[in-house]
Order: sequence, then structure tokens, then C-alpha cells
Amino acid sequence: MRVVNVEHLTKVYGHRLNRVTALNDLSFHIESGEFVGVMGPSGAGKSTLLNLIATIDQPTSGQITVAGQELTKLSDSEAARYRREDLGFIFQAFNLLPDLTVADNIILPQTFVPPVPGDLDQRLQHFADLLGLRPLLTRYPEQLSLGQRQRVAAARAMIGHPDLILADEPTGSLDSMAATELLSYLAKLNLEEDVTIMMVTHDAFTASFCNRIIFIRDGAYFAEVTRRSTRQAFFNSIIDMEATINGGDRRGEAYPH
Ligand SMILES: Nc1ncnc2c1ncn2[C@@H]1O[C@H](COP(=O)(O)OP(=O)(O)OP(=O)(O)O)[C@@H](O)[C@H]1O
Repeated sequence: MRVVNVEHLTKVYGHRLNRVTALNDLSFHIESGEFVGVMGPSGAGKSTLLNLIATIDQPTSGQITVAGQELTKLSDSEAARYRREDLGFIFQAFNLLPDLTVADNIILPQTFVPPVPGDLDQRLQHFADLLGLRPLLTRYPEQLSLGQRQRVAAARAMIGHPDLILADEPTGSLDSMAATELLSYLAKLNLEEDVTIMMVTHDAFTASFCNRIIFIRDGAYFAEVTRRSTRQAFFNSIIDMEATINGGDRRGEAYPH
């Protein structure tokens, strides 16, 4: 099943004399259960794309369909429901509430709209187990490492069983060990929970945990790379494509061990 379908998406910012085409006739799709990375040089349009899929902004033309819903046709209240129920978000800044425990932070999105689902505690325990958070549920965010905080954000994104998780540089604030751990957890969630993930990243190592990378440049589709064997081989093909897209050569960059 197709979870995301982007067709001829164009976004122009500004007015007549000061126009920036952030996305330019971009088309691609993501199937259910995929873990897709979006890469491209600075200014390529990655954040714009995330904002449009999150319905934070509206396209100038073209269509985005997520889980069968054409986003431009949603009313404000339908868009709010879509963001709450169909999407999960993992950002570089974890956006945890400092006065709530880990458990309360995870279930927070589910408690905004009553009635609170009856199986919520069961789901909390399930995702706490999957993400190695069970012993931390009664702690507060400041009592956690940065990597643990991002795992809490991942559990919060998962708790409502969204159709799509949008991750924006989720490892940006983490050291390489915590980043590797988080990415292994995301890959596990993708595999075991069959959740579809779309992740924007600048980092080839982070991207190597995906199954497929879509490269965009100047707001348009440039190329894609699909993982066919080991993560290291995938990392190498990502580096090669980055060299091509940047017109330079970064081949030979070390794969972190
Ligand atoms: N609100 C805005 N008004 C005008 N131009 C904008 C706006 N937001 C983004 N842009 C422009 O649109 C283009 C795409 O920006 P976007 O932030 O989507 O790129 P990006 O790929 O996410 O870049 P980075 O990797 O640096 O975060 C850029 O040229 C940017 O300057």
C-alpha cells in the first residue's frame, strides 16, 4: 500500500519580485513499511517538504496524499486530526515537557482528546519495552541522557500507531554512540511494528539505516539509492550519490565502526 504519494509538488515562497522556488515539480512515493531517507544539499527543499507533509504549510501546486487523504482538501479541523492521529514526529530538539515523567510524556498526545484509550497503559509498556525505556518510566527528562530522551520522543511518536513517522535530523543532537543506538531502535520499530518512516538527514551514516534514500536538489527529484546488501555498502553508495549531487568528490569518507 502506498502511504505517501507526492505528485508534481511545487512550493514558491515570496512575491513577484522576490520569489524562491523551494520545491519544483517534485514527485515520489513511499510504500507502507518503508524507512525512507530524504537527502540533498542545503536549501534543496527538505524542510519545506516536511512542512507540507505535516500540513504546517500549503503547496503552491501539486498534490500530497498520505494514507489515502489528499492534504490540500483537508479542513483545518481535519488537518489537526490528521497531525494528531496519522502522523508521529521526531525532531532534533526532543520537545519533551520537563515537568512530566517519561511515561506521561509518552502518552501525552493520546490524552488531549477524551476518551483516553483503554489500552493506553498496555501500549505504553509495549513501546517502553521495545525502546529500552521500561526502567526509566518514572524519571523526568532532565534525568535522562540525550539518547534516552530521543528514545522517549520516538515512543511518543509511536504510541498512537501513526501511518507515518516524520523524523527531522533525529540524531542531530546526539553523539555517535547514542545516534547509532537510536537508529538501531528506529530500524527495529520499522521492522517489528511495520511503521513507515520518512527521515530528513544530512548525515550519510544516519541515512544508512534506511532502506531507500531519495535525493532532491533545487527542489526537484534528483535520484534515489536503495539498500541491496550490507549497511556499509549502502553507506558507500550514499556517499557516492552525495558526491554526484554536490558535483564534488567525497568518496573514501570513512564508515564509522
Ligand atoms: N519562509 C520562507 N520564505 C522564503 N524562502 C524560504 C522560506 N523557507 C524556505 N525558503 C527557501 O526555500 C529553499 C528551500 O529551503 P528548505 O529550508 O526547505 O531547504 P533544506 O533542504 O531544508 O535546507 P537545509 O538543509 O539547509 O535545512 C531555500 O532557498 C530557502 O531559502
